[in-house]
Amino acid sequence: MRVSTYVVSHLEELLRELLKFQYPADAVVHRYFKLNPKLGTRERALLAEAAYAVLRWRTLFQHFSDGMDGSLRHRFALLGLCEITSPAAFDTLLAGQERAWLHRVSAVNRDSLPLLQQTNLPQWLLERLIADHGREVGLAYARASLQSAPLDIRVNRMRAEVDGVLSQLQTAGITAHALEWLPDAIRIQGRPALQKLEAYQQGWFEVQDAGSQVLAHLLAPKRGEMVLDFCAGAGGKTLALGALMRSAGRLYACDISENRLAKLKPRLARSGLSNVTPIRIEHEGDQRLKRLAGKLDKVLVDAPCSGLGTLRRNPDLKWRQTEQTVQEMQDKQQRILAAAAKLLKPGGVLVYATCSVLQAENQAVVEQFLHAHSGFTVQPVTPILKQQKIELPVDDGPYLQLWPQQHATDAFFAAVLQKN
Ligand SMILES: C[S@@+](CC[C@H](N)C(=O)[O-])C[C@H]1O[C@@H](n2cnc3c(N)ncnc32)[C@H](O)[C@@H]1O
Repeated sequence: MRVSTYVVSHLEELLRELLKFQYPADAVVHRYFKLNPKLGTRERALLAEAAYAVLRWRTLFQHFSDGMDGSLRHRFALLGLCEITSPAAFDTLLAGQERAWLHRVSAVNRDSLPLLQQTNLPQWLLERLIADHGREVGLAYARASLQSAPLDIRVNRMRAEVDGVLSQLQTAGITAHALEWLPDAIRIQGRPALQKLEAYQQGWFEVQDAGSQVLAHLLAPKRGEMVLDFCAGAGGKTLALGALMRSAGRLYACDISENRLAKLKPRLARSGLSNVTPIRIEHEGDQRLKRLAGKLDKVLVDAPCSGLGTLRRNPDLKWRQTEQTVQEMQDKQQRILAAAAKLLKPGGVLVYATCSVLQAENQAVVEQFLHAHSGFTVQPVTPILKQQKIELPVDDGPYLQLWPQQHATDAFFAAVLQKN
């Protein structure tokens, strides 16, 4: 594949917006494509992938660009495109010195570089990762987060079976396999446009990371129960919970964001679930929740968080989050967890989950909660996973910690809390 000046200059323009880190990267890319309707499908894919490579490898690319002429954005554009193609892709485009530079930096052994250039994390985050998880695990996560994430789907058992979905995918020329350790999960090869498939439109499956699917299983909702998804967003986990309940019982989907809840609607329509009630709330202490106090069997708190466990998908987050935003998240998480706990009936179970890798948003929140709520105990996750037929190697501790380097999922944390 050859790289053209047209693509390089578009990438420079896209990076001008992305590197301001004002908005989430996916929103910036989406907007750029909307403003440039003449870009073809292949060009869009190339630009998006190269832009994400720049976000992933920013520290290293900065190091490679030191002492070179021209704008940093131009260097980044070349390095981003080279990362997803090869130096040879530029051979007709670049003149001698620049071409030699690209060949030279591409050959650098990255493992021999200082840690900040190897991991491409900001210093504060690298230090926190190592302090929280130890050097081996912290660095393994940092390295794994430089890869792109696989594409997983969850088969909606209200509408289809795993074999049926696999055969539809095969007919469409899509390579995929069932994840043997997780019921109803399929991993897709590459990034085909799944939304166009009839099977998707008929609600046979939803796109959902395997780790996110595990969290729904951890709550283990049953038919006929009263269940509430406190931070439902666009409903990824709500739909998984509803399917596990076989649409029997009641499932409330709450969120403060009207926009996100609106995205749940078409998904619900496709899903065939009839037991879901979306509730838009102003904040965690909203009056609309008061009538449910003490009535629920199960509550999921998929808390708003830094998202630092999803760096494979959202590499911009490592540059957009700071120690201060993490602190603000922690305060919010504590308030939400305390409010959600009030909804449980005696014996009820709450799962507190995040896609963060920082103890401040995970263990610290749970431990502060337990300190203030002596009527709650932590339930170990291993027996629950076993009961749910999830064969996943997890640490013996009371909490669930999923890692891309160990489980090939996003990094998720979860704690199961029971009201005595
Ligand atoms: C991690 S996302 C949820 C993702 C969703 N559960 C899913 O599986 O697709 C966190 C959600 O919390 C919502 N949120 C933020 N503050 C909240 C609050 N005080 N009460 C309820 N939801 C809140 C956000 O709008 C966001 O949708």
